[in-house]
Amino acid sequence: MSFKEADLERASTITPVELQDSYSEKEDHDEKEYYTDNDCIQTPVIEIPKKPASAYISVCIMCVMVAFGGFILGWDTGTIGGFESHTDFLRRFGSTNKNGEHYLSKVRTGLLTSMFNVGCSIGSFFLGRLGDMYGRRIGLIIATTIFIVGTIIQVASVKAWYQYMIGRIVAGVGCGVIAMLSPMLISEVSPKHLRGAMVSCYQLMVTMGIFLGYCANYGTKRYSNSVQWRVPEGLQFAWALFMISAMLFVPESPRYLVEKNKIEEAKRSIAKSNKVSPDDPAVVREVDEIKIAVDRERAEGEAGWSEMLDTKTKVFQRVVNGIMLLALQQLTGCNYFFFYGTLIFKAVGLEDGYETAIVFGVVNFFSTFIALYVVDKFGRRACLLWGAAGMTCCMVVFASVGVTRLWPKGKNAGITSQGAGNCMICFSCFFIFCFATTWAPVPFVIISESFPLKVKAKGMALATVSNQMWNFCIGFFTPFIAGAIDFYYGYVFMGCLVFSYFYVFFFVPETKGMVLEDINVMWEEGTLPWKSANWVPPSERGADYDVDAMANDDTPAWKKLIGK
Ligand SMILES: OC[C@H]1O[C@](O)(CO)[C@@H](O)[C@@H]1O
Repeated sequence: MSFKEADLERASTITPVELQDSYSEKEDHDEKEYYTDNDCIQTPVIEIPKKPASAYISVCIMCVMVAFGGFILGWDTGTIGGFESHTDFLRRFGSTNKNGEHYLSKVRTGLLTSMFNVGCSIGSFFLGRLGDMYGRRIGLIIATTIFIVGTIIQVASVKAWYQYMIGRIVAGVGCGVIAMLSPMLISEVSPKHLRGAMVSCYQLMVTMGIFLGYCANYGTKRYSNSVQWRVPEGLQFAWALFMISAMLFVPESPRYLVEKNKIEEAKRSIAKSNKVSPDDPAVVREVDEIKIAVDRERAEGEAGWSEMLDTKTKVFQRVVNGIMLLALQQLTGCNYFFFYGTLIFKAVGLEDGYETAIVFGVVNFFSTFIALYVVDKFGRRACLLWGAAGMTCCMVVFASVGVTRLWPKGKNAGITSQGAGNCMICFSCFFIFCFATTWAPVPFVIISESFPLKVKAKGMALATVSNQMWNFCIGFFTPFIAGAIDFYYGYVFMGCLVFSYFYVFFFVPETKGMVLEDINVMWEEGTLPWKSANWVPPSERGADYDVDAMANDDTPAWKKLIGK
Protein backbone atom coordinates (compact mmCIF):
# COMPACT_ATOMS: atom_id res chain seq x y z
CA MET A 1 0.00 0.00 0.00
CA SER A 2 1.42 3.39 -0.92
CA PHE A 3 1.84 6.05 1.67
CA LYS A 4 -1.10 7.95 0.23
CA GLU A 5 -3.47 5.01 0.49
CA ALA A 6 -2.28 4.16 3.99
CA ASP A 7 -2.81 7.71 5.00
CA LEU A 8 -6.28 7.83 3.54
CA GLU A 9 -7.28 4.71 5.40
CA ARG A 10 -5.88 6.06 8.65
CA ALA A 11 -7.54 9.42 8.08
CA SER A 12 -10.95 7.86 7.54
CA THR A 13 -10.90 6.18 10.96
CA ILE A 14 -9.85 9.05 13.14
CA THR A 15 -11.58 12.23 14.16
CA PRO A 16 -10.40 15.65 13.07
CA VAL A 17 -9.31 16.43 16.63
CA GLU A 18 -7.17 13.29 16.82
CA LEU A 19 -5.77 14.10 13.46
CA GLN A 20 -4.81 17.58 14.54
CA ASP A 21 -3.28 16.27 17.75
CA SER A 22 -1.23 13.68 15.95
CA TYR A 23 0.01 16.39 13.64
CA SER A 24 1.04 18.79 16.32
CA GLU A 25 3.36 16.06 17.60
CA LYS A 26 5.27 16.12 14.31
CA GLU A 27 6.89 19.43 15.00
CA ASP A 28 9.43 18.81 12.36
CA HIS A 29 7.00 18.93 9.49
CA ASP A 30 5.32 21.87 7.86
CA GLU A 31 1.84 21.57 9.21
CA LYS A 32 -1.11 22.16 6.97
CA GLU A 33 -4.66 21.91 8.33
CA TYR A 34 -6.46 18.73 7.40
CA TYR A 35 -9.02 19.72 4.84
CA THR A 36 -12.51 18.82 3.89
CA ASP A 37 -13.92 18.19 0.49
CA ASN A 38 -17.66 17.61 0.39
CA ASP A 39 -17.44 17.40 4.17
CA CYS A 40 -15.31 14.26 4.34
CA ILE A 41 -11.77 14.10 5.68
CA GLN A 42 -9.10 13.35 3.12
CA THR A 43 -5.36 12.97 3.07
CA PRO A 44 -3.63 15.37 5.41
CA VAL A 45 -0.83 17.18 3.67
CA ILE A 46 2.64 16.40 4.92
CA GLU A 47 5.19 18.71 3.47
CA ILE A 48 8.92 18.25 3.49
CA PRO A 49 10.00 20.07 6.65
CA LYS A 50 11.65 23.43 6.23
CA LYS A 51 14.97 23.39 8.04
CA PRO A 52 17.14 26.29 9.19
CA ALA A 53 18.99 27.98 6.33
CA SER A 54 22.28 26.28 7.28
CA ALA A 55 20.78 22.88 6.43
CA TYR A 56 20.52 23.91 2.79
CA ILE A 57 24.14 24.91 2.30
CA SER A 58 25.06 21.63 0.65
CA VAL A 59 22.09 21.61 -1.74
CA CYS A 60 22.89 25.23 -2.61
CA ILE A 61 26.48 24.25 -3.40
CA MET A 62 25.24 21.38 -5.56
CA CYS A 63 22.90 23.71 -7.45
CA VAL A 64 25.70 26.23 -7.96
CA MET A 65 27.80 23.41 -9.42
CA VAL A 66 25.05 22.63 -11.92
CA ALA A 67 24.55 26.33 -12.58
CA PHE A 68 28.25 26.55 -13.45
CA GLY A 69 27.13 25.61 -16.97
CA GLY A 70 25.93 29.22 -17.17
CA PHE A 71 29.46 30.41 -16.42
CA ILE A 72 30.72 28.67 -19.55
CA LEU A 73 28.09 30.43 -21.63
CA GLY A 74 28.75 33.79 -19.97
CA TRP A 75 32.52 33.50 -20.45
CA ASP A 76 31.94 33.12 -24.15
CA THR A 77 29.65 36.19 -24.28
CA GLY A 78 32.14 38.17 -22.24
CA THR A 79 35.21 37.32 -24.28
CA ILE A 80 34.14 37.31 -27.94
CA GLY A 81 33.60 41.10 -28.18
CA GLY A 82 37.06 41.74 -26.76
CA PHE A 83 38.69 39.17 -29.06
CA GLU A 84 37.27 41.07 -32.02
CA SER A 85 39.25 44.13 -30.91
CA HIS A 86 42.54 42.31 -30.21
CA THR A 87 45.23 43.11 -32.78
CA ASP A 88 46.41 39.51 -33.18
CA PHE A 89 42.84 38.32 -33.76
CA LEU A 90 42.25 41.01 -36.40
CA ARG A 91 45.55 40.17 -38.10
CA ARG A 92 44.63 36.50 -38.36
CA PHE A 93 40.90 36.53 -39.02
CA GLY A 94 40.19 40.03 -40.38
CA SER A 95 40.53 41.64 -43.82
CA THR A 96 43.14 44.25 -44.77
CA ASN A 97 42.21 47.68 -46.12
CA LYS A 98 44.29 49.68 -48.60
CA ASN A 99 46.25 51.33 -45.78
CA GLY A 100 47.34 47.90 -44.63
CA GLU A 101 45.09 48.02 -41.52
CA HIS A 102 43.35 44.87 -40.33
CA TYR A 103 39.63 45.00 -39.63
CA LEU A 104 36.57 42.80 -39.35
CA SER A 105 33.69 43.71 -41.67
CA LYS A 106 30.22 44.09 -40.13
CA VAL A 107 29.09 40.82 -41.68
CA ARG A 108 32.12 38.89 -40.45
CA THR A 109 31.81 40.41 -36.98
CA GLY A 110 28.15 39.47 -36.92
CA LEU A 111 28.85 35.91 -38.06
CA LEU A 112 31.73 35.36 -35.63
CA THR A 113 29.68 36.72 -32.73
CA SER A 114 26.27 35.29 -33.45
CA MET A 115 26.73 31.92 -35.16
CA PHE A 116 27.43 30.68 -31.66
CA ASN A 117 23.75 31.27 -30.89
CA VAL A 118 22.74 29.33 -34.00
CA GLY A 119 24.81 26.43 -32.60
CA CYS A 120 23.01 26.86 -29.27
CA SER A 121 19.63 26.63 -31.01
CA ILE A 122 20.70 23.46 -32.84
CA GLY A 123 21.95 21.96 -29.56
CA SER A 124 18.85 22.66 -27.53
CA PHE A 125 16.49 21.60 -30.29
CA PHE A 126 18.15 18.36 -31.38
CA LEU A 127 20.12 17.25 -28.33
CA GLY A 128 18.04 18.51 -25.42
CA ARG A 129 16.54 15.02 -25.21
CA LEU A 130 19.87 13.68 -23.97
CA GLY A 131 18.62 14.62 -20.50
CA ASP A 132 15.58 12.36 -20.89
CA MET A 133 17.55 9.51 -22.42
CA TYR A 134 20.60 9.32 -20.17
CA GLY A 135 19.69 11.57 -17.27
CA ARG A 136 20.34 15.27 -16.76
CA ARG A 137 23.86 14.76 -15.37
CA ILE A 138 25.12 12.54 -18.18
CA GLY A 139 23.41 14.89 -20.65
CA LEU A 140 25.38 17.77 -19.15
CA ILE A 141 28.63 15.81 -19.34
CA ILE A 142 28.06 15.00 -23.04
CA ALA A 143 27.16 18.64 -23.73
CA THR A 144 30.32 19.90 -22.04
CA THR A 145 32.39 17.43 -24.06
CA ILE A 146 30.90 18.80 -27.28
CA PHE A 147 31.77 22.26 -26.02
CA ILE A 148 35.39 21.16 -25.49
CA VAL A 149 35.57 19.93 -29.11
CA GLY A 150 34.32 23.34 -30.29
CA THR A 151 36.91 25.09 -28.15
CA ILE A 152 39.71 22.95 -29.60
CA ILE A 153 38.63 23.92 -33.13
CA GLN A 154 38.70 27.61 -32.15
CA VAL A 155 42.05 27.55 -30.35
CA ALA A 156 43.58 25.61 -33.23
CA SER A 157 42.47 28.20 -35.82
CA VAL A 158 45.49 29.86 -37.37
CA LYS A 159 44.25 32.06 -40.19
CA ALA A 160 40.89 30.83 -41.40
CA TRP A 161 38.06 32.89 -39.86
CA TYR A 162 35.52 30.28 -40.98
CA GLN A 163 37.35 27.57 -38.99
CA TYR A 164 37.01 29.79 -35.94
CA MET A 165 33.32 30.30 -36.74
CA ILE A 166 32.75 26.54 -37.14
CA GLY A 167 34.41 26.04 -33.75
CA ARG A 168 31.96 28.55 -32.30
CA ILE A 169 29.00 26.75 -33.83
CA VAL A 170 30.16 23.42 -32.35
CA ALA A 171 30.83 25.00 -28.94
CA GLY A 172 27.39 26.62 -29.24
CA VAL A 173 25.75 23.21 -29.76
CA GLY A 174 27.18 22.09 -26.40
CA CYS A 175 26.16 25.33 -24.72
CA GLY A 176 22.62 25.06 -26.08
CA VAL A 177 22.22 21.72 -24.32
CA ILE A 178 23.76 23.12 -21.15
CA ALA A 179 21.41 26.13 -21.28
CA MET A 180 18.50 23.73 -21.22
CA LEU A 181 19.63 20.99 -18.87
CA SER A 182 21.22 23.16 -16.19
CA PRO A 183 18.03 25.05 -15.23
CA MET A 184 16.05 21.83 -15.70
CA LEU A 185 18.16 19.80 -13.27
CA ILE A 186 18.33 22.62 -10.73
CA SER A 187 14.55 23.06 -10.76
CA GLU A 188 14.13 19.34 -10.18
CA VAL A 189 16.54 18.90 -7.29
CA SER A 190 16.11 22.14 -5.36
CA PRO A 191 13.74 22.39 -2.37
CA LYS A 192 10.62 24.19 -3.62
CA HIS A 193 10.95 27.28 -1.41
CA LEU A 194 14.44 27.86 -2.82
CA ARG A 195 13.73 26.83 -6.40
CA GLY A 196 13.46 30.35 -7.83
CA ALA A 197 16.72 31.41 -6.22
CA MET A 198 18.51 28.23 -7.21
CA VAL A 199 17.47 28.40 -10.87
CA SER A 200 18.45 32.07 -10.84
CA CYS A 201 21.96 30.94 -9.84
CA TYR A 202 22.23 29.78 -13.43
CA GLN A 203 21.88 33.40 -14.56
CA LEU A 204 24.20 34.53 -11.77
CA MET A 205 26.83 32.24 -13.21
CA VAL A 206 26.19 33.64 -16.70
CA THR A 207 26.85 37.14 -15.39
CA MET A 208 29.93 36.03 -13.47
CA GLY A 209 31.24 34.44 -16.67
CA ILE A 210 30.58 37.64 -18.64
CA PHE A 211 32.29 39.79 -15.99
CA LEU A 212 35.37 37.59 -15.59
CA GLY A 213 35.54 37.14 -19.37
CA TYR A 214 35.73 40.94 -19.72
CA CYS A 215 38.47 40.99 -17.06
CA ALA A 216 40.43 38.26 -18.88
CA ASN A 217 40.48 40.34 -22.05
CA TYR A 218 41.53 43.38 -20.09
CA GLY A 219 44.40 41.34 -18.66
CA THR A 220 45.69 40.06 -22.00
CA LYS A 221 45.23 43.12 -24.21
CA ARG A 222 48.82 44.32 -23.66
CA TYR A 223 50.27 41.22 -25.36
CA SER A 224 50.85 41.43 -29.08
CA ASN A 225 50.67 37.75 -30.03
CA SER A 226 47.97 35.09 -29.85
CA VAL A 227 48.18 35.05 -26.03
CA GLN A 228 45.68 37.91 -26.35
CA TRP A 229 42.85 35.57 -27.25
CA ARG A 230 44.23 32.02 -26.93
CA VAL A 231 44.69 32.29 -23.16
CA PRO A 232 41.12 33.42 -22.35
CA GLU A 233 39.87 30.91 -24.93
CA GLY A 234 42.05 28.13 -23.50
CA LEU A 235 40.76 28.79 -19.99
CA GLN A 236 37.48 27.36 -21.27
CA PHE A 237 39.07 23.91 -20.96
CA ALA A 238 39.53 24.46 -17.26
CA TRP A 239 35.89 25.57 -16.85
CA ALA A 240 34.66 22.61 -18.88
CA LEU A 241 36.71 20.10 -16.89
CA PHE A 242 35.44 21.62 -13.65
CA MET A 243 31.87 21.26 -14.91
CA ILE A 244 32.37 17.62 -15.84
CA SER A 245 33.90 16.77 -12.45
CA ALA A 246 31.15 18.67 -10.64
CA MET A 247 28.52 16.53 -12.36
CA LEU A 248 29.93 13.48 -10.57
CA PHE A 249 28.89 14.94 -7.20
CA VAL A 250 25.42 16.37 -7.80
CA PRO A 251 22.22 14.36 -7.30
CA GLU A 252 20.33 13.16 -10.35
CA SER A 253 16.84 14.52 -10.95
CA PRO A 254 14.29 12.56 -8.89
CA ARG A 255 11.80 13.02 -11.72
CA TYR A 256 14.15 11.37 -14.20
CA LEU A 257 14.87 8.56 -11.70
CA VAL A 258 11.19 7.86 -11.10
CA GLU A 259 10.64 7.78 -14.83
CA LYS A 260 13.34 5.09 -15.03
CA ASN A 261 11.73 3.20 -12.12
CA LYS A 262 14.67 3.91 -9.81
CA ILE A 263 12.40 4.72 -6.88
CA GLU A 264 14.93 4.19 -4.08
CA GLU A 265 17.46 6.40 -5.83
CA ALA A 266 14.78 9.06 -6.32
CA LYS A 267 14.07 9.00 -2.57
CA ARG A 268 17.75 9.35 -1.81
CA SER A 269 18.03 12.29 -4.21
CA ILE A 270 15.12 14.18 -2.60
CA ALA A 271 16.39 13.31 0.87
CA LYS A 272 19.87 14.61 0.00
CA SER A 273 18.49 17.92 -1.27
CA ASN A 274 16.21 18.46 1.70
CA LYS A 275 18.48 17.11 4.41
CA VAL A 276 15.99 14.50 5.68
CA SER A 277 15.99 10.73 5.78
CA PRO A 278 15.01 8.84 2.58
CA ASP A 279 12.26 7.14 4.65
CA ASP A 280 10.77 10.41 5.82
CA PRO A 281 7.00 10.30 5.12
CA ALA A 282 7.23 13.61 3.28
CA VAL A 283 9.90 12.22 0.94
CA VAL A 284 7.80 9.13 0.33
CA ARG A 285 4.83 11.36 -0.40
CA GLU A 286 6.74 13.47 -2.88
CA VAL A 287 8.04 10.39 -4.69
CA ASP A 288 4.50 9.00 -4.72
CA GLU A 289 3.24 12.21 -6.29
CA ILE A 290 5.93 12.20 -8.94
CA LYS A 291 5.13 8.56 -9.61
CA ILE A 292 1.44 9.28 -10.05
CA ALA A 293 2.29 12.05 -12.52
CA VAL A 294 4.77 9.82 -14.36
CA ASP A 295 2.33 6.87 -14.50
CA ARG A 296 -0.38 9.12 -15.83
CA GLU A 297 1.93 10.45 -18.49
CA ARG A 298 3.10 6.92 -19.35
CA ALA A 299 -0.46 5.73 -19.74
CA GLU A 300 -1.00 8.54 -22.21
CA GLY A 301 2.01 7.35 -24.24
CA GLU A 302 5.15 9.09 -25.52
CA ALA A 303 4.63 12.74 -26.36
CA GLY A 304 5.16 13.58 -30.02
CA TRP A 305 5.61 17.05 -31.43
CA SER A 306 1.91 17.22 -32.22
CA GLU A 307 1.23 17.19 -28.49
CA MET A 308 2.88 20.53 -28.21
CA LEU A 309 -0.24 21.84 -29.93
CA ASP A 310 -2.63 20.42 -27.34
CA THR A 311 -4.79 23.25 -26.07
CA LYS A 312 -6.95 21.10 -23.78
CA THR A 313 -4.10 20.29 -21.39
CA LYS A 314 -2.83 23.85 -21.92
CA VAL A 315 0.47 22.51 -23.20
CA PHE A 316 0.22 24.69 -26.29
CA GLN A 317 -0.40 27.77 -24.15
CA ARG A 318 2.66 26.89 -22.08
CA VAL A 319 4.82 26.40 -25.16
CA VAL A 320 3.75 29.78 -26.52
CA ASN A 321 4.37 31.30 -23.11
CA GLY A 322 7.91 29.88 -22.94
CA ILE A 323 8.71 31.01 -26.48
CA MET A 324 7.31 34.48 -25.82
CA LEU A 325 9.01 35.01 -22.47
CA LEU A 326 12.43 34.02 -23.71
CA ALA A 327 11.99 36.06 -26.91
CA LEU A 328 10.89 39.08 -24.88
CA GLN A 329 13.91 38.63 -22.60
CA GLN A 330 16.13 39.33 -25.61
CA LEU A 331 13.80 42.05 -26.93
CA THR A 332 14.35 44.04 -23.75
CA GLY A 333 17.49 45.13 -25.59
CA CYS A 334 19.90 43.76 -22.96
CA ASN A 335 22.42 42.52 -25.47
CA TYR A 336 22.37 45.86 -27.27
CA PHE A 337 24.21 47.04 -24.16
CA PHE A 338 26.28 43.93 -23.58
CA PHE A 339 27.52 43.63 -27.15
CA TYR A 340 27.66 47.28 -28.20
CA GLY A 341 27.94 49.25 -24.96
CA THR A 342 31.50 50.09 -25.94
CA LEU A 343 30.28 52.30 -28.77
CA ILE A 344 27.94 54.20 -26.46
CA PHE A 345 30.71 54.92 -23.99
CA LYS A 346 33.04 55.97 -26.78
CA ALA A 347 30.57 58.68 -27.68
CA VAL A 348 31.42 60.45 -24.41
CA GLY A 349 35.15 60.07 -24.72
CA LEU A 350 35.69 56.92 -22.66
CA GLU A 351 38.03 55.39 -25.16
CA ASP A 352 38.97 52.16 -23.44
CA GLY A 353 36.23 49.76 -24.47
CA TYR A 354 37.57 47.06 -22.17
CA GLU A 355 37.00 49.24 -19.10
CA THR A 356 33.55 50.13 -20.31
CA ALA A 357 32.65 46.51 -20.59
CA ILE A 358 33.85 45.87 -17.05
CA VAL A 359 31.51 48.57 -15.64
CA PHE A 360 28.51 46.85 -17.25
CA GLY A 361 29.80 43.46 -16.15
CA VAL A 362 30.06 44.60 -12.51
CA VAL A 363 26.56 46.11 -12.42
CA ASN A 364 25.14 43.03 -14.12
CA PHE A 365 26.86 40.54 -11.83
CA PHE A 366 26.13 42.22 -8.49
CA SER A 367 22.51 43.02 -9.37
CA THR A 368 21.85 39.36 -10.08
CA PHE A 369 22.38 38.59 -6.37
CA ILE A 370 19.31 40.72 -5.65
CA ALA A 371 17.39 38.58 -8.13
CA LEU A 372 18.08 35.47 -6.03
CA TYR A 373 16.17 37.10 -3.19
CA VAL A 374 13.31 38.86 -4.99
CA VAL A 375 12.28 35.99 -7.26
CA ASP A 376 11.07 33.85 -4.35
CA LYS A 377 10.12 36.72 -2.07
CA PHE A 378 7.89 38.74 -4.42
CA GLY A 379 7.16 36.07 -7.03
CA ARG A 380 7.74 35.70 -10.75
CA ARG A 381 4.94 37.97 -11.94
CA ALA A 382 5.79 40.93 -9.73
CA CYS A 383 9.45 40.73 -10.79
CA LEU A 384 8.60 40.67 -14.47
CA LEU A 385 6.04 43.48 -14.21
CA TRP A 386 8.33 45.77 -12.19
CA GLY A 387 11.28 44.88 -14.38
CA ALA A 388 9.42 45.75 -17.58
CA ALA A 389 8.20 49.04 -16.10
CA GLY A 390 11.68 49.98 -14.84
CA MET A 391 13.44 49.12 -18.08
CA THR A 392 10.82 51.04 -20.10
CA CYS A 393 11.59 54.20 -18.11
CA CYS A 394 15.35 53.74 -18.53
CA MET A 395 15.03 53.10 -22.24
CA VAL A 396 12.86 56.22 -22.77
CA VAL A 397 15.44 58.43 -21.08
CA PHE A 398 18.37 56.70 -22.79
CA ALA A 399 16.88 56.95 -26.30
CA SER A 400 15.45 60.46 -25.88
CA VAL A 401 18.70 61.91 -24.55
CA GLY A 402 20.60 60.11 -27.31
CA VAL A 403 18.30 61.45 -30.02
CA THR A 404 17.88 65.03 -28.78
CA ARG A 405 20.89 65.95 -26.65
CA LEU A 406 23.97 63.89 -27.42
CA TRP A 407 24.99 65.69 -30.59
CA PRO A 408 23.90 69.31 -30.12
CA LYS A 409 25.16 70.31 -33.57
CA GLY A 410 24.21 67.14 -35.38
CA LYS A 411 26.04 63.80 -35.47
CA ASN A 412 28.35 64.76 -38.31
CA ALA A 413 29.69 67.87 -36.52
CA GLY A 414 31.50 65.45 -34.21
CA ILE A 415 30.73 67.40 -31.00
CA THR A 416 29.21 65.34 -28.20
CA SER A 417 27.63 66.65 -25.02
CA GLN A 418 29.45 65.29 -21.98
CA GLY A 419 26.38 65.75 -19.74
CA ALA A 420 24.10 63.92 -22.14
CA GLY A 421 26.65 61.12 -22.45
CA ASN A 422 26.99 60.75 -18.68
CA CYS A 423 23.23 60.67 -18.33
CA MET A 424 23.04 57.90 -20.94
CA ILE A 425 25.71 55.89 -19.14
CA CYS A 426 23.81 56.22 -15.84
CA PHE A 427 20.58 55.08 -17.40
CA SER A 428 22.32 52.18 -19.17
CA CYS A 429 23.49 51.05 -15.74
CA PHE A 430 19.98 51.47 -14.25
CA PHE A 431 18.66 49.50 -17.19
CA ILE A 432 21.11 46.67 -16.56
CA PHE A 433 20.20 46.74 -12.88
CA CYS A 434 16.48 46.37 -13.69
CA PHE A 435 17.22 43.66 -16.22
CA ALA A 436 19.56 41.62 -14.06
CA THR A 437 17.23 41.64 -11.05
CA THR A 438 14.17 40.51 -13.01
CA TRP A 439 14.01 39.59 -16.67
CA ALA A 440 17.44 37.99 -16.84
CA PRO A 441 16.72 35.01 -14.56
CA VAL A 442 12.93 34.86 -14.18
CA PRO A 443 12.00 33.56 -17.67
CA PHE A 444 14.43 30.64 -17.12
CA VAL A 445 12.81 29.95 -13.76
CA ILE A 446 9.36 29.96 -15.32
CA ILE A 447 10.14 27.64 -18.21
CA SER A 448 11.90 25.20 -15.93
CA GLU A 449 8.78 24.80 -13.81
CA SER A 450 5.83 25.13 -16.20
CA PHE A 451 5.83 21.97 -18.31
CA PRO A 452 4.58 18.51 -17.35
CA LEU A 453 7.44 16.00 -17.42
CA LYS A 454 6.28 14.35 -20.60
CA VAL A 455 6.72 17.45 -22.76
CA LYS A 456 9.27 19.26 -20.63
CA ALA A 457 12.30 18.59 -22.83
CA LYS A 458 10.50 19.63 -26.00
CA GLY A 459 8.88 22.67 -24.40
CA MET A 460 12.10 23.91 -22.88
CA ALA A 461 13.95 23.24 -26.12
CA LEU A 462 11.54 25.42 -28.10
CA ALA A 463 11.78 28.22 -25.56
CA THR A 464 15.59 28.04 -25.52
CA VAL A 465 15.69 28.09 -29.32
CA SER A 466 13.55 31.22 -29.30
CA ASN A 467 15.95 32.85 -26.83
CA GLN A 468 19.01 31.96 -28.87
CA MET A 469 17.52 32.94 -32.22
CA TRP A 470 16.52 36.38 -30.92
CA ASN A 471 19.95 36.67 -29.36
CA PHE A 472 21.38 35.88 -32.80
CA CYS A 473 19.14 38.44 -34.53
CA ILE A 474 20.03 41.21 -32.10
CA GLY A 475 23.74 40.38 -32.21
CA PHE A 476 23.79 40.20 -35.98
CA PHE A 477 21.50 43.05 -37.02
CA THR A 478 22.24 45.65 -34.34
CA PRO A 479 25.32 47.10 -36.07
CA PHE A 480 23.28 47.65 -39.24
CA ILE A 481 20.15 49.00 -37.51
CA ALA A 482 22.00 51.19 -35.02
CA GLY A 483 24.13 52.48 -37.91
CA ALA A 484 20.98 53.51 -39.77
CA ILE A 485 18.79 54.98 -37.00
CA ASP A 486 21.21 55.65 -34.12
CA PHE A 487 19.52 55.98 -30.75
CA TYR A 488 16.00 55.83 -32.22
CA TYR A 489 16.75 52.12 -31.94
CA GLY A 490 16.05 52.46 -28.20
CA TYR A 491 12.40 53.23 -28.99
CA VAL A 492 12.09 49.85 -30.70
CA PHE A 493 13.10 48.14 -27.45
CA MET A 494 10.87 50.51 -25.49
CA GLY A 495 7.90 49.35 -27.56
CA CYS A 496 8.80 45.72 -26.88
CA LEU A 497 9.08 46.46 -23.15
CA VAL A 498 5.63 48.06 -22.98
CA PHE A 499 4.26 45.03 -24.80
CA SER A 500 6.06 42.73 -22.32
CA TYR A 501 4.34 44.41 -19.39
CA PHE A 502 0.87 43.70 -20.80
CA TYR A 503 1.90 40.25 -21.95
CA VAL A 504 3.01 39.26 -18.46
CA PHE A 505 -0.08 40.75 -16.86
CA PHE A 506 -2.48 38.80 -19.05
CA PHE A 507 -0.57 35.57 -19.74
CA VAL A 508 1.97 34.68 -17.06
CA PRO A 509 0.68 32.95 -13.90
CA GLU A 510 2.44 33.07 -10.53
CA THR A 511 4.32 29.88 -9.65
CA LYS A 512 6.33 30.89 -6.59
CA GLY A 513 6.70 28.27 -3.85
CA MET A 514 4.58 25.56 -5.51
CA VAL A 515 5.57 21.94 -6.12
CA LEU A 516 6.03 21.26 -9.82
CA GLU A 517 3.06 18.88 -9.99
CA ASP A 518 0.74 21.57 -8.57
CA ILE A 519 1.93 24.07 -11.14
CA ASN A 520 0.79 21.59 -13.78
CA VAL A 521 -2.67 21.34 -12.21
CA MET A 522 -2.95 25.12 -12.03
CA TRP A 523 -2.25 25.37 -15.75
CA GLU A 524 -4.65 22.54 -16.60
CA GLU A 525 -7.42 24.24 -14.66
CA GLY A 526 -7.00 27.29 -16.88
CA THR A 527 -6.38 29.59 -13.92
CA LEU A 528 -6.32 33.23 -14.99
CA PRO A 529 -2.84 34.68 -14.49
CA TRP A 530 -4.01 37.77 -12.58
CA LYS A 531 -5.86 35.51 -10.13
CA SER A 532 -3.16 32.86 -9.94
CA ALA A 533 -1.53 34.19 -6.76
CA ASN A 534 -4.70 33.06 -4.91
CA TRP A 535 -4.76 29.59 -6.47
CA VAL A 536 -4.90 26.75 -3.92
CA PRO A 537 -3.68 23.19 -4.67
CA PRO A 538 -6.44 20.53 -4.68
CA SER A 539 -5.00 18.91 -1.54
CA GLU A 540 -5.48 22.09 0.49
CA ARG A 541 -8.82 23.36 -0.78
CA GLY A 542 -11.77 24.18 1.42
CA ALA A 543 -15.34 23.30 0.44
CA ASP A 544 -15.98 26.86 -0.76
CA TYR A 545 -13.09 26.90 -3.25
CA ASP A 546 -14.40 27.71 -6.72
CA VAL A 547 -12.27 26.41 -9.59
CA ASP A 548 -14.46 28.08 -12.22
CA ALA A 549 -14.17 31.49 -10.65
CA MET A 550 -10.39 31.19 -10.90
CA ALA A 551 -10.66 30.47 -14.62
CA ASN A 552 -13.25 33.07 -15.61
CA ASP A 553 -13.47 36.82 -15.28
CA ASP A 554 -15.91 39.20 -16.97
CA THR A 555 -14.41 42.46 -15.74
CA PRO A 556 -13.08 44.67 -18.53
CA ALA A 557 -9.34 44.43 -19.20
CA TRP A 558 -8.59 47.97 -17.91
CA LYS A 559 -10.26 47.21 -14.58
CA LYS A 560 -8.18 44.05 -14.20
CA LEU A 561 -5.05 46.08 -14.86
CA ILE A 562 -5.80 48.54 -12.07
CA GLY A 563 -6.82 45.68 -9.80
CA LYS A 564 -10.57 46.45 -9.52
O1 LIG B 1 23.45 38.93 -18.36
C1 LIG B 1 23.22 39.13 -19.72
C2 LIG B 1 23.04 37.86 -20.43
O2 LIG B 1 21.88 37.22 -19.96
C3 LIG B 1 21.13 36.71 -21.05
O3 LIG B 1 20.07 37.59 -21.32
C4 LIG B 1 20.53 35.39 -20.70
O4 LIG B 1 21.41 34.49 -20.18
C5 LIG B 1 22.09 36.73 -22.20
O5 LIG B 1 21.48 36.76 -23.44
C6 LIG B 1 22.85 37.99 -21.90
O6 LIG B 1 24.02 38.06 -22.62
